Amino acid sequence: MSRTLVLLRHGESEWNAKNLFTGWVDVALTEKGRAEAVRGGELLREAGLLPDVVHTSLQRRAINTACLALDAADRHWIPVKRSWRLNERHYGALQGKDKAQVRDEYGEEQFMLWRRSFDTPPPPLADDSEWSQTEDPRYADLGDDLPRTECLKDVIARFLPYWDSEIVPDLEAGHTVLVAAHGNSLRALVKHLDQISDDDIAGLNIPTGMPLLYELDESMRPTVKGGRYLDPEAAAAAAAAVANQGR
Ligand SMILES: O=C(O)[C@@H](CO)OP(=O)(O)O
Repeated sequence: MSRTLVLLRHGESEWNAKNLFTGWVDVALTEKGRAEAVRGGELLREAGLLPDVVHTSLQRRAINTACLALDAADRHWIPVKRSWRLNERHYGALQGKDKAQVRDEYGEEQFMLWRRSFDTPPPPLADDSEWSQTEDPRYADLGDDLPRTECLKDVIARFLPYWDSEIVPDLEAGHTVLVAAHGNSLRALVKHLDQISDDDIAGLNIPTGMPLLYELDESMRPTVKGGRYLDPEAAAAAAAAVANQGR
């Protein structure tokens, strides 16, 4: 039985375009991002990869990317499941800040620690910040689970329970599963799937709007390490652009 998983980072968001740390701030897709999402869906259709179920975060850039991609693949009608556990990494007090300015102010080493280290979270976001989610009704039930900052290790800790309880059962049922999420929540999942070390994960960047295909064995391990981008050349160029943000 095939266990087919497709990962899709949302298309370019308004804050990707402005080079701002985004995290849990619920920004919209740009026109380019919407086009990327449609192209992602066309790639799925051309590859004959037709999702049976989609999992998304609670953030509009992922939700709308999934809608646009599935519409382009003529799969707009499939069941959808959403969870905060697929949200982008909470970027703490960096949310809303310009990446290049943060790098200039704190230096390359601290910038990269906050941005890509495994276990160094940025300083927490104050609850009275305009970029706080404490009053956001979609997170009203989270209580103490509502993050004020996260490192990648924290994202893995909140993502994996959802992977085990919601996504793995869909894969075991033989469904082709689409996960529409975010740069760092997908880095968390890829680290788990490919068993990437805490150090090496710093070098992994996931491009916007590029479907990444994994076929999984009965132990939910990839049959091909790293999976396969449906458009590998475009994905490599776009991942390099993500790596260079802030420069
Ligand atoms: O700002 C963010 O939330 C993320 C994704 O856009 O940025 P980065 O790639 O720097 O982790």
